[in-house]
Amino acid sequence: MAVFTTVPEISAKDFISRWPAGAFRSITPIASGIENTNYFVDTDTGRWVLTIFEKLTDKTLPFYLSLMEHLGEKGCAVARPLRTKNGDLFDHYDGKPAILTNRLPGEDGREVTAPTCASMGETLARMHLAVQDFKLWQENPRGLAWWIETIPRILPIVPADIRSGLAHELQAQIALQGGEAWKALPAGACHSDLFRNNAKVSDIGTGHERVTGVFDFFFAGCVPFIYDLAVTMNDWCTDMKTGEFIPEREKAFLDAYAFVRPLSGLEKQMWRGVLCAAAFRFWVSRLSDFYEPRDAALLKPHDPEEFRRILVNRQVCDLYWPEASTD
Ligand SMILES: Nc1ncnc2c1ncn2[C@@H]1O[C@H](COP(=O)(O)OP(=O)(O)OP(=O)(O)O)[C@@H](O)[C@H]1O
Ligand SMILES: N[C@@H](CCO)C(=O)O
Repeated sequence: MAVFTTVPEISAKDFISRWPAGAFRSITPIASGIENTNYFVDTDTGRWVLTIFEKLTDKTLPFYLSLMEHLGEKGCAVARPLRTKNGDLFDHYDGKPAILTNRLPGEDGREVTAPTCASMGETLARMHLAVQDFKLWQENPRGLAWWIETIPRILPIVPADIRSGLAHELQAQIALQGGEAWKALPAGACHSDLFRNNAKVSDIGTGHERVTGVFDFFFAGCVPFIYDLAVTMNDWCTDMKTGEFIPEREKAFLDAYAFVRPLSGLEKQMWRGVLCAAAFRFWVSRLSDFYEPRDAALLKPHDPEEFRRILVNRQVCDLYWPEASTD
């Protein structure tokens, strides 16, 4: 259920006329998604996506929307907010912020192959190159500061047998992220939640699958680029039943990424710790969603165990690294 705010046809026609998107034809609810209200909007210029934000506010949106616009201007395959006729990045429906974005072609990226991973790797590297001149800054909303605040709160309510693992990895990450090497990693504004359900893929089943675009930037923040790479690969390249990387996906993803944005010796040295950080982020957020749900109506928690398994695997597994690096 993804329609929390109902937009009747009659108000849609008036509301959509605030954007230079052409003459309104119809509006259709989108059934998936759990955070925001999403509709397809058809006009005489094509199909658009209307998103009405149920939680994000006027204050928090500009970073995310400016990032999407910046990436779009640089030619990256992303959902891009259309500015209103007044030149604004968003308007309001029923008092809630709302945007209109281009509708990305393709299908859900849930079933992936090595070619899909190669395409995602290339797309991600292009996004990382494109933000090098992006001026806005925002801390990772689910980064170390959030873990330090959240873990003491959830520790007494999570199963006893995972408490020491949580506390141990938090200490390891405080040491890692407080160090000079972490701070020296190339960094910038990143999606930071680029799971398969936040991308569209075309040519499925042909062996030449291609990512047509990514969306849902609403956990974006400024992080090391290889942290974003680790978040994305931990989802796209993993066998979720075991937590292990699927070797052909891991290699395809990293080779394609490094071909566009060569990786450095420092990034290689930090890779295992960063993969653990990326796994830990979702273990902690899923535990928090599961054991201290904020709004049961809006949140269907994902399985925290998947990311505990990934973390345990990344702490010790053999890791592939592309041959050529910049130093
Ligand atoms: N720009 C877009 N182009 C095509 N489809 C889109 C676009 N934006 C959203 N969608 C579709 O709408 C669905 C819901 O969007 P999204 O995943 O952002 O929902 P949400 O509720 O905001 O977030 P969550 O991922 O937390 O559930 C997606 O699965 C996708 O199919
Ligand atoms: N992608 C996240 C949900 C949104 O941050 C997860 O699967 O836990």
